[in-house]
Amino acid sequence: MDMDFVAEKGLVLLGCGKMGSAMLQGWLSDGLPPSSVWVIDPNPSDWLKNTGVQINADNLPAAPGIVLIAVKPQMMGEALPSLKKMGNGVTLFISVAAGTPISAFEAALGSESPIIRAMPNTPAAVGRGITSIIGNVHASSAQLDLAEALLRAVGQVVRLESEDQMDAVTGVSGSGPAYVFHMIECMAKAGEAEGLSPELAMQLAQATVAGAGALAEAAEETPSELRVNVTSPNGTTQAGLEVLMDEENGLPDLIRRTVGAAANRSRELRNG
Ligand SMILES: NC(=O)C1=CN([C@@H]2O[C@H](COP(=O)(O)OP(=O)(O)OC[C@H]3O[C@@H](n4cnc5c(N)ncnc54)[C@H](OP(=O)(O)O)[C@@H]3O)[C@@H](O)[C@H]2O)C=CC1
Ligand SMILES: O=C(O)[C@@H]1CCC=N1
Repeated sequence: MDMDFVAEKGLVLLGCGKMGSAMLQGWLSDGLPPSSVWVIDPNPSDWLKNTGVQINADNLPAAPGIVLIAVKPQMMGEALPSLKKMGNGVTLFISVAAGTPISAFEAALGSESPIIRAMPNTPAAVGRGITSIIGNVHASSAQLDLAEALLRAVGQVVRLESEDQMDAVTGVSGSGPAYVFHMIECMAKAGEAEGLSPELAMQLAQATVAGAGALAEAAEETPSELRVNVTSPNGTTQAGLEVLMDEENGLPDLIRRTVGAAANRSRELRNG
């Protein structure tokens, strides 16, 4: 089973906001035909309307290959009943919702339904996402392979050992792009404060984060070694890192609390 299966059997996307659009953008760029995609969303964006996919159409396939659920966890109770008629044991359901456990989908879609819980991130829009997945007992290894093939089209895929890992995963990679975007904003603002124009400061900050990320992935050295390579003894980087790496007020504690707060919110969302 692979992307051809998805193109042949059809993909239904329930909710096409920021995350659904990011993934759909990646799949369409990867060659998934728009005619194979049905989107259910009350307020389709202009971008979506121009993709050629079928939006809020009456001719939904009775047994699509995949239904991807990308509505907010708070909308789940209202949105899931529209999918119940597809809970036929054949269609594979993939949810990207933070917090909502597999058991909630089993309750709404039928306890025999194959369900995969996934946590992607928005760099999927440019094929650079990372998605962690775990299936329920009815998701066969072929269906996990199918989900992995679909999600690999928009970045890396990791298989989890336990659904419990999903809260921490959400805190690190699901929400993580927002932390990095904020880092870019902060670096650009700091550059402005040091006298650069807003445009130049933003260009420097964006390229530095993108370049450092690419190097961290491509290099044989660990991120710690790469950091040391930038840091000349008693030079400029050392002066900066003494502030950033401060044990009490520096980034390590701040990031620990940031990821912890996101993971805790994911745990709270589990209870509705
Ligand atoms: N954004 C991200 O980076 C990530 C998000 N996620 C998960 O993805 C899911 C979607 O998040 P995100 O894309 O950010 O949220 P958005 O609000 O951008 O998207 C949700 C979409 O679902 C639509 N919608 C609301 N009710 C229904 C319904 N009954 N049937 C069909 N569609 C409906 C919304 O329409 P309207 O706006 O009109 O209400 C909206 O377009 C969440 O569960 C989130 O946890 C996971 C990983 C990363
Ligand atoms: O903020 C959220 O709840 C979602 C889940 C991960 C990223 N965005």
